Amino acid sequence: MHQSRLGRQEFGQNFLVDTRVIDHIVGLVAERPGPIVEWGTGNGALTLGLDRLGRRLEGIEIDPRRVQELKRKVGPHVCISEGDILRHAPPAGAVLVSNIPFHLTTPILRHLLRSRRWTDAVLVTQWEVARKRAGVGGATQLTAQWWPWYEFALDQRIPSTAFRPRPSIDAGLLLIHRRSEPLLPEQKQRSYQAWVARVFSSRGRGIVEILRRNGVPRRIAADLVRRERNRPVALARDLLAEDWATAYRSAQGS
Ligand SMILES: C[S@@+](CC[C@H](N)C(=O)[O-])C[C@H]1O[C@@H](n2cnc3c(N)ncnc32)[C@H](O)[C@@H]1O
Repeated sequence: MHQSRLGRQEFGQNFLVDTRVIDHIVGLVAERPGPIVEWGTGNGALTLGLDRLGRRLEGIEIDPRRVQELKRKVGPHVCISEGDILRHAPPAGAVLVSNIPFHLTTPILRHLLRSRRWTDAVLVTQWEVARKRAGVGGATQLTAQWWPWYEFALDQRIPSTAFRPRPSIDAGLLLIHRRSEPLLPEQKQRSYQAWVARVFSSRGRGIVEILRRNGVPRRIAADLVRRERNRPVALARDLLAEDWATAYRSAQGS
């Protein structure tokens, strides 16, 4: 008992118990083709639902006791392995599913975005993380840095009552899709991401001045702001994916 409590905290084990939420997540995965990968299978709350889809499924879990228990419950097309999410590379075209251990949210998201082969991700994160990553109420630097290659969307809020033990805050469902036609070429990724970081840390009176200071011609910066008539664009966080790509290209002189 004492051991399992320790494991629960240490590994961020807040298991999903709300069957409506589980069915909804399974439904989202069913709509997305490709082999399924689940990071952090735990006691199988999601895995057993996903198993019913009859598709190839690879699960990764760090807690050896949970791995052994779950292996006995799943079908032949499901492979559960003991391992670390942060060392796992999802296969080509995969749909990645995870109720992310909250204490590893940022390293897991970074690892996921840097992995190059999967296509879709269906993720349970803290509510604020899901909102911010999806760019609701303004994009963060991390979202802007990956937007040319991924689309982010907020699906829904998940109340804390859907988990055991119950966390102190609600969660959210974050959907990520790798763009089949990226807005910028892969070779530009490092240069673009460094440039976005500079824009976010620049001072200036409004976004036009900030973009100008980072190499964007005034005419193009003003044009980006004017284009969004229905949506005030005052700060870096107000720019959308296409705006970022256009601004970067113009700052590079292309
Ligand atoms: C929030 S629970 C989700 C469990 C289950 N999928 C569910 O939805 O009920 C996160 C799971 O990730 C596992 N975990 C934590 N850190 C991990 C890591 N670095 N690598 C693999 N699994 C990890 C935990 O042991 C736990 O089972």
